[in-house]
Amino acid sequence: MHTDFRKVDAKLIRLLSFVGTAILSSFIIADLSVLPASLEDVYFTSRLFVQLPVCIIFFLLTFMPSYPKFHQLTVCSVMLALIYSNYWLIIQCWKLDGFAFPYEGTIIYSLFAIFVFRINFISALILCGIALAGYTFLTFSYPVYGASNFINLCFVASSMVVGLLGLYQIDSGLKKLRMVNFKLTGLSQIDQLTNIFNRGTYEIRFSEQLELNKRVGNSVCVFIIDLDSFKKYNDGYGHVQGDKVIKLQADMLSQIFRRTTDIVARYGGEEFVVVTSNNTEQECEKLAQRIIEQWQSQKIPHNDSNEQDHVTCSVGYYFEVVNSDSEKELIVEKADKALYQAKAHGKNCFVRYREKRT
Ligand SMILES: Nc1nc2c(ncn2[C@@H]2O[C@H](COP(=O)(O)OP(=O)(O)OP(=O)(O)O)[C@@H](O)[C@H]2O)c(=O)[nH]1
Repeated sequence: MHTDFRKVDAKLIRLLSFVGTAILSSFIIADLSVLPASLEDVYFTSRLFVQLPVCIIFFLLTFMPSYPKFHQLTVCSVMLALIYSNYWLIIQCWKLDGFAFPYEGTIIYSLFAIFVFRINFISALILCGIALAGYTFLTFSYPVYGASNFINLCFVASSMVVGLLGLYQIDSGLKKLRMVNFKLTGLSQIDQLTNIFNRGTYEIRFSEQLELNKRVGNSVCVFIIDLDSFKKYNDGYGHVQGDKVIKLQADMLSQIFRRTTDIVARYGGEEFVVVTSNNTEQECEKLAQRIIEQWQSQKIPHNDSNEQDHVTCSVGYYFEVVNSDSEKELIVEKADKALYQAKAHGKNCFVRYREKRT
């Protein structure tokens, strides 16, 4: 149910790192059209001997099975290597030829890390902090952009703040969405009165369980439980009290059937269904017996009942060693027939469906 919205998909990261490298490479053409020939050496040193190998290493790292664990650290390190090699290039261009090499790469690398590689807020904060520290050093040590030096620093800093605020907004929005999604999933699977599975969830889980049992040849047992003379109970004690009895039945079933593979669900109204796997026939009989006994020990008054002076239930169940021909609908139909027989035999009892001998 918990899906991490920042789950690292190494394949996607690989593709994005490829796209990033392609964008970076395309800049080479644009850069060379404005760069004086005297600076081509330092330019190629920065691009071909630092940035390109860093991108290739990044691309290769994404093939490592443990890559997702180190995604944050890798992206931050790669981006800082790209950003600082750019700073080095800016300084060299200015020192060698007084050429003001564009500073905007710092912003693009940082925003790429934040919004494309989806690093988390703390990593983004550290990345932006270290990148900005370098740029501040550059600004105050080398007057590369003359009068625009300080404005450029402000521009870099504010772009990073915008990136961080954007990331924060997206993350908190996604967190809220995830929580709502989690609640909605719960609401759609759980019966609101009894807090056990609803019919829809039972249908899905039973189908899955049956398929699993088919593979291993386990047994399956379906119990259908129905409160006796419940219409009269509601009429006599009121619906609110009736709801409490329904809740109690759900709680009692959850106490009896505790295995993680057990499916306890409200089938509808005052009817419940339980699916258990891998029990013996004897165990199933004992379980049915316990369902009946629990009401006998509760002794909740029901003076309008024709059977007992307290609330009771009837149980129909069907046990089958699952094989490839087993069908969910047939299994339930048989358990339902057994319930019908239990009602016909005077209620407050359990009946197992048995195949008629031919
Ligand atoms: N309080 C309450 N009553 C419910 C709920 N769902 C169904 N019921 C009532 O359960 C009663 C079921 O009545 P019937 O199906 O006639 O069955 P019964 O009176 O239990 O008779 P037998 O099953 O033959 O013992 C109806 O009166 C429904 O209104 C619920 O969520 N809360």
